[in-house]
Amino acid sequence: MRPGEETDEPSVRASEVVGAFVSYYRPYRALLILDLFCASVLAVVDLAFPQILNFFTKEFFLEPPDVIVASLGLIAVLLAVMYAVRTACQYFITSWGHIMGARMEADMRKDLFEQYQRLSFSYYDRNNTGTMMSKLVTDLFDISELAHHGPENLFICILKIAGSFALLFLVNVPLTLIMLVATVLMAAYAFWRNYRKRTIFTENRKKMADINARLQDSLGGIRVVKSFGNEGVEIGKFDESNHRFVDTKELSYRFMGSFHAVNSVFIGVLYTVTVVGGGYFVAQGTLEVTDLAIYALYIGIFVSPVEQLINFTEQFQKGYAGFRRFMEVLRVRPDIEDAPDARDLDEIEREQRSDTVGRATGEIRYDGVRFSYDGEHDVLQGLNLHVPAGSTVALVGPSGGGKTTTCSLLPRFYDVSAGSLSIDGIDVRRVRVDSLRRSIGIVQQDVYLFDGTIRENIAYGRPDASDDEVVRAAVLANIHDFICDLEDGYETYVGERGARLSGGQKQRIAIARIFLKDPRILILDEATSALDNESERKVQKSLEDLSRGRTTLVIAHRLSTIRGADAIAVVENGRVVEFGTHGHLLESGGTYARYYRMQFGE
Ligand SMILES: Nc1ncnc2c1ncn2[C@@H]1O[C@H](COP(=O)(O)OP(=O)(O)OP(=O)(O)O)[C@@H](O)[C@H]1O
Repeated sequence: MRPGEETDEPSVRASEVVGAFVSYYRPYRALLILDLFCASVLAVVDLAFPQILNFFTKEFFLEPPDVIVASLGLIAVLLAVMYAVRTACQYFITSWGHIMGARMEADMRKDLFEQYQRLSFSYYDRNNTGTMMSKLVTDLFDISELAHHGPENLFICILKIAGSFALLFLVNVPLTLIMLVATVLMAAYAFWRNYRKRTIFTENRKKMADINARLQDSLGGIRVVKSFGNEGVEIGKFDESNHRFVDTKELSYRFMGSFHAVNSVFIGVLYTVTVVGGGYFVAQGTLEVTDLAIYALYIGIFVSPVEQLINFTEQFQKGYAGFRRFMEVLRVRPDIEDAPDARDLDEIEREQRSDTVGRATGEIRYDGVRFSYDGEHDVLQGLNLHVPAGSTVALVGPSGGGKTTTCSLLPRFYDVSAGSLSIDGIDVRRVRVDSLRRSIGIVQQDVYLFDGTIRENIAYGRPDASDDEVVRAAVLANIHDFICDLEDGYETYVGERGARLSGGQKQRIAIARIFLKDPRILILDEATSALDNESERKVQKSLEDLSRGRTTLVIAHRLSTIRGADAIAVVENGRVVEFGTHGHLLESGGTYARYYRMQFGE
């Protein structure tokens, strides 16, 4: 999967996009109604002014001068009140209208983030995190503008265009019919070009996502980049994405330029028709000069919403492109979901065995398990494995044999394609995913620490843990003394991904996390293979403490670390080909014995 490429998102119909978009207004109905009310006040005031002028020029200013002067004060007050109301409405639209848009954008961002948290591993296998972040941040940016300005602009425009057309008809019918034809042509052109605009904006989004993906990839792997001295290579790759983005941006600006140019020709035509046609009708004696002046004022009022409408189509296409991409992600159904009748693991076990109070034993059984990542090639080919409750079974075997995959099926990161996988006799697919994952603790070689304090990172194992419990977990993981020696103790910042700590220290913090979580089942995935002897000894001790009394699956390449396991399973080509204790397997002289001799040179 290349950065920026997208895969398995279902396409969404236009009506669904609009329907979903409208649904985000639901919590803000009152704000929207007020916004539209203010917009209509604005439109009415703008339309009223030429009418008022019409009244003054044709009637009021023909009154005797002393009557006019005596009324000017009142007129000033009335006009001031009218414009004060307009200003208040404008203020509401600008402030609260934007606030409504921002809140809707926040709601959408929350929904998208929640969906990202729900999506299964398989989605993350196929999609780039940079692209996903781009959707969360950049794509939703224009949506806020559309959410706010969309209905209000549309409303003001329709009101103003309809109102000014009605008033134009009142002034002169033939001239207005010519205007109508010009306007219809203009609208037809705008709609015709719209589709092209949408594809250009979608392309812009994709290229932006591509840049984010590159950025994420390059900065995330900055240590590797620097260790290879490959800064130049990364800059080259980034430049490529950056140029591709600018190319599509340029295309969109060129397109917008020509689009606006054609529209300004149309507007020029409207004014020309007003002057030439109006002049003709004045000469014919069918139009008064003052009416022509009022007519020109209405054309001004009419042209501004038409321009606004054109800008709106642009805003709409940008927002639509972003919202559509957003919807496509929301429509992805996670591969792993709770079955309708799924239940809590503890709860089922309590019912099944009345003698087991709360805590179950954690026996694991793989029965003829088959699994494939891509639906074509089976990585596991009928794997059978039994791990008695409380025992430790080590998985060994050649690289790519399927050890990690075997372990990933237990917490349902993926589901088996055939066969069954059960804990204490209960198929994991009948268990609620959160309760299943609460029962399993995983320590991997590549520890992920969050950018926060040591205390926060340990407490991640159980967010409601007290400070005392965090300290107890650190003591059990043999990391407490080290933490106490630090200047800021448990409040020490670990840096991004724990960059300020050594591999062994990170590993023991991860182990403390699991002590706090206190799961009944453990998966140790080559947890010590990246450490030097001294760190390995300390971590190994912590791991032994951790696995005491818990059912444990260990993946290890260094066979020295698993000699004490209750049993060893050799996994090859997606099957368990040998199973037994260390001594038993050595005696039988099979694959394990060969590995062992290779590693220890015996
Ligand atoms: N997320 C994935 N998507 C597609 N294929 C995968 C994925 N993870 C692993 N594989 C493939 O599945 C096979 C088994 O991999 P797995 O990681 O389970 O082996 P392993 O025995 O743990 O190997 P190692 O000892 O090298 O870690 C490999 O051929 C690998 O390429």
